[in-house]
Parts: sequence; C-alpha cells; structure tokens
Amino acid sequence: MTDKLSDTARDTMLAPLLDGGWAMVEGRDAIRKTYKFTDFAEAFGFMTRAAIWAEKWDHHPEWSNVYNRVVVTLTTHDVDGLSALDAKLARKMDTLAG
Ligand SMILES: C[C@H](O)[C@H](O)[C@H]1CNC2=NC(N)=NC(=O)C2=N1
Repeated sequence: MTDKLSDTARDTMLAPLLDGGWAMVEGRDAIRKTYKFTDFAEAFGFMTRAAIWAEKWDHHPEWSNVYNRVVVTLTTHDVDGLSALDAKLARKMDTLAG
C-alpha cells in the first residue's frame, strides 16, 4: 500500500525535485512542472514514453499539452496527497525529458 509522504520523506524526496523545476501546487498536496520541447513531436514523444512508465507502475499523471509544452501535475489520489510514487514518476519524467 502506498502511504502519504512523511515529513522526513518530503525533505529527502521532494527537495531535489523542487530544486529541479517542480513546484508545490497551491491548495493541493501535489507537485507540478511545465516541460518545454522544441516542437509538438518532441512533446508528444515524451508523453508517450512517460505514459508507458505510468501504466507499468499503475500511477498516472494529470497532464495537458499545448503544442510544445506539457504541464504535469502529480499526486496520489488513493491517499489524497503526495506519495513516493509521485517522486518516482517525477524523477522518471525528468530523465525522459532529458
Ligand atoms: C485501481 C488503480 O490501481 C488505482 O486507481 C491507481 C491508478 N492510478 C493512480 N494514479 C495516481 N496518480 N494516483 C492514484 O491514486 C492512482 N491509483
């Protein structure tokens, strides 16, 4: 079972993400990042690769795409807040985005 992140885990798991372009969403226990690519094909390629990991881990982003931008929000609906899965998917997305 996935647990909501403890205060200690927030320090260790979230801090590096918040330094790397992720931000807390106002009014929600969630993180958000906007990725910008050269064009739509690159943005959609990123979404396709990320979707395969999301499905594999049964952990799915809230996201939207306009041309070369992808806005991603991560939270864990099952625990109504951030869990280790959000940090794991955020790190994977950062790697995939290059
Ligand atoms: C039944 C299924 O495993 C759950 O609904 C999964 C699916 N994907 C999910 N994705 C996210 N982001 N949060 C969840 O709580 C979640 N739960």
